[in-house]
Amino acid sequence: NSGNQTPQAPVATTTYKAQENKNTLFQYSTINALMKGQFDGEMTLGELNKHGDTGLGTFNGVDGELTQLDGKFYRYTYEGRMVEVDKKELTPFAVTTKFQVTKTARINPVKDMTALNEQLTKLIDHKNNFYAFKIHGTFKTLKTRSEEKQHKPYPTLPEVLANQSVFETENVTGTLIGFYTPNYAATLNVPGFHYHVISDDKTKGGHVLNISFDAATVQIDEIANLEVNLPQTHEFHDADLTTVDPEDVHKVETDQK
Ligand SMILES: C[C@@H](O)[C@](C)(O)C(=O)O
Ligand SMILES: [Zn+2]
Repeated sequence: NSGNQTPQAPVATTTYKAQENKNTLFQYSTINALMKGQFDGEMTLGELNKHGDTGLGTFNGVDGELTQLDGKFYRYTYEGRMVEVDKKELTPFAVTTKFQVTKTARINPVKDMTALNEQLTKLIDHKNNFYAFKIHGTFKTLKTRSEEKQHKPYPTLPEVLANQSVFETENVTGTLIGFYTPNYAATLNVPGFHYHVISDDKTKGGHVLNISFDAATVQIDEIANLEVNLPQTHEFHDADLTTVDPEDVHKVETDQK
């Protein structure tokens, strides 16, 4: 070494652990915007379908409950009918993912939604990640809701759901689709668990208020990526999305007997 060489710059040795979990939860708009009455979105179901094959949400005007299963979209109507929906329809709020099973588990008999949430919580490895769930089974009891199409000037979501229609059925074989959102993301999506359901014969479903079933197998999809597509409507641009109380979200999402 002639002694006049500049010392080698240290080579970065940190090895960044590659992001192994590529699963992404895609949502259009936010739960706070929906709560405030932002009921007209610009995203078609066809566009949404590019981001996922399994999901839930609603349609413009909050015209019934949206369930997406195997890349097809269904509306559970205010009157309690399940109809497949054309992919040209628009949504003001929807959540979807390309469902990837990261874990399956047997869960014990469930007497109500609280018990289901408790069992699924035990299966959540990382409470700050998002999760999607699929449970195919026969639901001993099933309580769901839907709501009527609204017209401008739109009310708030709680005002719409004060007149929701509620359906109670028994021995329904179908697929429960659920999402878990950490509480820190409560302004974006429904904190905790949010389930929609569709029967195999595509006649029953909707937003799940309560459920019971014997032992079942749950497919779990742990999700470490979130993509939020924000509506570019002037109503969204002008909305004040900071004044929604997560407790009010919880009230409209659960069974207020
Ligand atoms: C239409 C609503 O009931 C929705 C999006 O399903 C929900 O907030 O649960
Ligand atoms: Zn819902």
